[in-house]
Amino acid sequence: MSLDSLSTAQGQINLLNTGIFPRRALTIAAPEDCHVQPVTVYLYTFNPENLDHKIKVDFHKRATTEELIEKILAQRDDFTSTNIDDFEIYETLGALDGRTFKERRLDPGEYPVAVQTLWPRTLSDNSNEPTIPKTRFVMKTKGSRPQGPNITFVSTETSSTIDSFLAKFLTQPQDREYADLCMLPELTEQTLLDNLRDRFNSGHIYTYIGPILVAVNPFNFFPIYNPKYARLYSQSRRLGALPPHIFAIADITYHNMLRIKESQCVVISGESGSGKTESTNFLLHHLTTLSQKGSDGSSVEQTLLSAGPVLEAFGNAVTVQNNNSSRFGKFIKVNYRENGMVSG
Ligand SMILES: Nc1ncnc2c1ncn2[C@@H]1O[C@H](COP(=O)(O)OP(=O)(O)OP(=O)(O)O)[C@@H](O)[C@H]1O
Repeated sequence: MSLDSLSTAQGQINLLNTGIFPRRALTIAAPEDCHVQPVTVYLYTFNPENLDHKIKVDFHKRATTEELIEKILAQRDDFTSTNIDDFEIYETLGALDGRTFKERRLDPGEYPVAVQTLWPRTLSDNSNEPTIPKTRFVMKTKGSRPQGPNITFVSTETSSTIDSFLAKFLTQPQDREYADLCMLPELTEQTLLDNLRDRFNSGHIYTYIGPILVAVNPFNFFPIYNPKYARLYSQSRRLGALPPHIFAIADITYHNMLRIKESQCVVISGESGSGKTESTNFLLHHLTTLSQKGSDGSSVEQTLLSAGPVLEAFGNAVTVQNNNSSRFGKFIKVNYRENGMVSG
């Protein structure tokens, strides 16, 4: 099995198209119940001993925080006269000292299931014992302050650029902007460009056209390639389940290859300076992350990632369009073993 990436320097506009063309299946369609996951929410404060304040619900991946509050209120008799606007849900993180907690208020439009997939897994020495997660959701009445001696709460709402960027990334507006251009109610060149511009202005550089990914070069660093995103996308098996991203293309290509046991091909094209080389690097990075599956990675994978800069040293030059312009086309072939590890 192999995965080919073909890079060509063609195109009229400053966009980059990355398409996946699996031979038998476009996507791995997951059954509907795969989109539902258990979500545990503690009421008012985290208290694992008070089982009455621990609520477990089966919740859809694309359902929002607001809907989670609504579901919890509907489940409890003691909340019959309350309003969903009176409550908010926090993502609460335990710190190493066991007493200090950080908390971040979930945006009403945020997807709690997507948020909890980013939490580190808690391992128990004794598999019979239920594990208590260090990160959890707590639902509180608006304006209430955390209680309890020796416990400090620190708001992380503005403290982490990466987390707030991720929160914004996961809650891309679906009414004004279309993450997939195929969903545009009216498809003309103007509506297409307007949609891409609006998305770009809100910081969303990637957009789908069905199974094709369009990337608009931001010429600016966006913190959307860190391990949190890699983890998030490596758990999604369907294109479109998460906002458009180059990692989604890598992920679906890799899993299609493993599933149907046939070579896959990714074609990356665009005009000079549109971001083909950068996208190829992100794609290879995510592919190697997927094949490493938690190990340190074989030397083959390290060699693969290090080959780019060496080739660029020989074959790149400064041009009017691009300070680091590839003066050659690229054909990269990655061979995999049956178990999904890179073999060469
Ligand atoms: N996703 C991205 N995020 C941030 N900056 C980017 C991204 N993609 C590209 N860039 C910026 O754009 C510059 C040009 O990108 P790149 O070299 O990948 O273009 P290219 O399409 O390969 O060009 P050429 O065909 O001339 O080789 C990069 O040096 C980088 O600064």
